[in-house]
Amino acid sequence: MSVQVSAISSSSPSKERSGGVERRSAGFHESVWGDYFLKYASPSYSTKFKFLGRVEEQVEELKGEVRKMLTGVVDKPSQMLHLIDEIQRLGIDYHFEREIDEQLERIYKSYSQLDHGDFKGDDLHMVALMFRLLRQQGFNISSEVFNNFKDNEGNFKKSLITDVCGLLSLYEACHLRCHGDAILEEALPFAITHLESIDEMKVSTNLVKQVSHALEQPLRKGLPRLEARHYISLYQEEPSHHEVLLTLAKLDFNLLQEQYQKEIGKITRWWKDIDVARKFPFARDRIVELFFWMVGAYFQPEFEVARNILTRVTALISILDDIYDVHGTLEELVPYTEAIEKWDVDAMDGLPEYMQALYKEILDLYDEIGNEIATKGRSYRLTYAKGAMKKQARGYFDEAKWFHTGYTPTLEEYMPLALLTSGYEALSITALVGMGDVVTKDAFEWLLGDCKILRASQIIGRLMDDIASHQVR
Ligand SMILES: CC(C)=CCC/C(C)=C/COP(=O)(O)OP(=O)(O)O
Repeated sequence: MSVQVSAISSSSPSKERSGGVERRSAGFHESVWGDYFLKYASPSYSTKFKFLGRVEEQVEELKGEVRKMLTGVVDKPSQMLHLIDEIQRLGIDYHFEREIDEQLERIYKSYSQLDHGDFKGDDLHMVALMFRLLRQQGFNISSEVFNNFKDNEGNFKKSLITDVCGLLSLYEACHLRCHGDAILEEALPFAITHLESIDEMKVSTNLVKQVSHALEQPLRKGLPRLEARHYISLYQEEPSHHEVLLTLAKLDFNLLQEQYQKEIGKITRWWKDIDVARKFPFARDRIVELFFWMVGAYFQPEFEVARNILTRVTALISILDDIYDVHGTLEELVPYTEAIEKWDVDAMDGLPEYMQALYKEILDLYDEIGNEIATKGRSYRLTYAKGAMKKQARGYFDEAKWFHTGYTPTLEEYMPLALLTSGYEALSITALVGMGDVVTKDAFEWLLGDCKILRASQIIGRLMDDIASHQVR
């Protein structure tokens, strides 16, 4: 059962007394960041990078040039696929969503005829690149495009073994496979085996570096900002690199980094004002890590408010989890769960001080969120957000009951509750709260219906978390 296991993060649980009660303690290590990011919240802090020159103006000019490259006439689809791939890997594709979509749609419509002229159906690198970019964009491209790479006996052709570039593209494409893509299920171990044994003397240093990075971290599973940072360095060493793309990628990366520094500065200020280390010494202090997680969820600058809301709500849920998992007694958790259900400041009377402190922070934060979104006619979202928080607390409470009564659930009993307490439903609902008008009521209802993608992420998130917690133990 994850409740106890996960509470024991860095050392074995110990016991301590507080509030006249003997309590368990998880012994979490302190924040590794301390006040490091506070300086970015200071009004006197001046952004170094922006003022080095006319950076934003330069970025706009470069974006214009890249837009021309993406909209200009290219008679070879392979050139366009390469360009889109480079733009995506450099992390600047979010500036050109429309142009990329239009180009890929054009390529999708004509790909059945691409086995002529420039585009060879037997060029593994190109076929795999096309497959990956189209599928990633949501186009219905079949994995049958890879049939061509098998011999008469149904094995992958021997000639592919020395085609490192092709194998690498195949490997990346395999990570976009769906149920039923049997050929890609087979292709993945084939690509891995041969990529692991490439003859480094026969390939460029840059390609060797790309292969070893990809084996550790396939593109599809990477965090966009980290992958962009990694690729910028590799691309720079590529003799055929395009200077405009490289410069834009570097400037844009630095601009975004400055924005994140300011965002985490503001969030750290809020966290410090709560005085987490003093009021909740039993809880994890991981605000920077949580912000980083949310940059992984959406990195684009326009999601600043959404990231801020999601980071702060998750930070409070994290303290809540530590209260239910470790610090709270069952006698305290019963009225606490009822109080959260009521969502009323008067409902906290009689609760222990540390519970009141978190309760107040939760109510204050949601009031602030309510004010922030009210001005934009999005108040209905607050009901969903509060509902998600209440449901999360109920789930934590049910787990705590199992623990305190010494009950070991069956897997059938464990999974539904464990999926709820994975937090992915609360996280997904809250992720929508600060977003723009692309989010409608329907999006919340879709998430709360029988949403397969949410279910899948709950299963992955929960089991990976349980495996990690178990290993630490
Ligand atoms: C997804 C959300 C909302 C996360 C908030 C932070 C959090 C509680 C992470 C899981 O901690 P854990 O490993 O202690 O989890 P559990 O107690 O559920 O096993």
